[in-house]
Amino acid sequence: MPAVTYEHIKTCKQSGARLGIVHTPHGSFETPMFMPVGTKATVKTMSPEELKEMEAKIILSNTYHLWLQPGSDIISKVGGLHKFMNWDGPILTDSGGFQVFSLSDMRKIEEEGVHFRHHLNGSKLFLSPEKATHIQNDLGSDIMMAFDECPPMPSEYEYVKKSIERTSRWAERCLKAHKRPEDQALFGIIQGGEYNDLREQSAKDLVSLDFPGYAIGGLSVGEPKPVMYRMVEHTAPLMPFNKPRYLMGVGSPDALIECSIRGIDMFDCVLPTRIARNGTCMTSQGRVVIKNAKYQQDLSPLDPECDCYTCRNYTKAYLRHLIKADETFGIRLTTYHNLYFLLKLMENIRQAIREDRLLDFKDEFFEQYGLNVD
Ligand SMILES: CNc1nc2c(CC[C@H]3O[C@@H](OC)[C@H](O)[C@@H]3O)c3nc(N)[nH]c(=O)c3cc2[nH]1
Ligand SMILES: [Zn+2]
Repeated sequence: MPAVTYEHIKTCKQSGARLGIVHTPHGSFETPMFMPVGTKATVKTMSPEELKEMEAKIILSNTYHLWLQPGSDIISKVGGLHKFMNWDGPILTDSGGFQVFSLSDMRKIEEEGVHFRHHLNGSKLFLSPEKATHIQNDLGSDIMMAFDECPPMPSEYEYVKKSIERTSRWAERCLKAHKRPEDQALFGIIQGGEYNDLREQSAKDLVSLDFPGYAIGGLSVGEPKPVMYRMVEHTAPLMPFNKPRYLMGVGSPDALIECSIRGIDMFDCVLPTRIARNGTCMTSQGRVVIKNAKYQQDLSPLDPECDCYTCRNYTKAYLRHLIKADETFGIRLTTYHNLYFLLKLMENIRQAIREDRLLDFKDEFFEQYGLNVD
């Protein structure tokens, strides 16, 4: 029995989106689901209790960052990431592939792996499929990601072709290096840029390796949304129906709806936590930039339609004050609300699938949220 399994519940008759349940050693969660990002073993400023309170089910952490600091050996010695961060629900760790290509320059990609410099102190580092897999074994995450190359968008066809062929070889090496497949599920990552035939090749290679779940990588890296949607639309049907489908790095409310419609089950994105830190909030009336002077004496809640802790207890005027005064409590309140907003959006998407009306829900949401959907 694989460590992680997907249970299909139903397909929305109106949109083709699917409702499911992902079962992991640390609990199950309904899909489509948003996963708050806790790159360095914390979802910034949130406690595990607050994440549970807002009904977050699974969170992300990151191999690259935890390997560098505090070191995956330290985390392994204290009993793994769940104990270390006091989170007893499912954890997904990314493989570090993305960070190597996005955070550090001076890198050299070879068949064996990637040589690069520490993004802070410049020291020489090397990550291979085996190393990235063993780090995640040390962390003890429920879902581990294969070590991959995420090429920039756009990239030349020939470059992407060579890259996906190497990423497929790396994926096989990760499977061979994986120490505990009965406890931790290793997901393959489908690449291929914006080229349909390379997406098909990558999917075919990885599906033949029989991973317990799959991600679509190489997207949400600056390409226009219509390109992202087109690639998801082309790639999702290539992924096994009875295994989880995870779209990496997505996303904004509109993208979560659009890609749920296109058959995606799992999403992660730093957006809600990142924009919260400068006081930008996602609300049912669209984006609210709380520092705006017009909120100086506004005693209404951040979002009148939201019943989260922030919206039930504080005013826009107070939030604006805290953010402008650089008070930590301010970004805690905006972070709490943004995560709650996306988690509630996913529950509304799941409910719309149950009622076979996700396309109607999409129209209603865009109508109310406004077109500044980013
Ligand atoms: C934002 N757009 C985006 N994120 C992406 C990530 C996760 C970033 C990881 O890095 C951190 O977020 C920036 C989090 O820890 C996250 O898990 C990806 N990871 C891998 N391994 N391969 C990809 O092709 C990939 C593509 C992405 N596109
Ligand atoms: Zn709220």
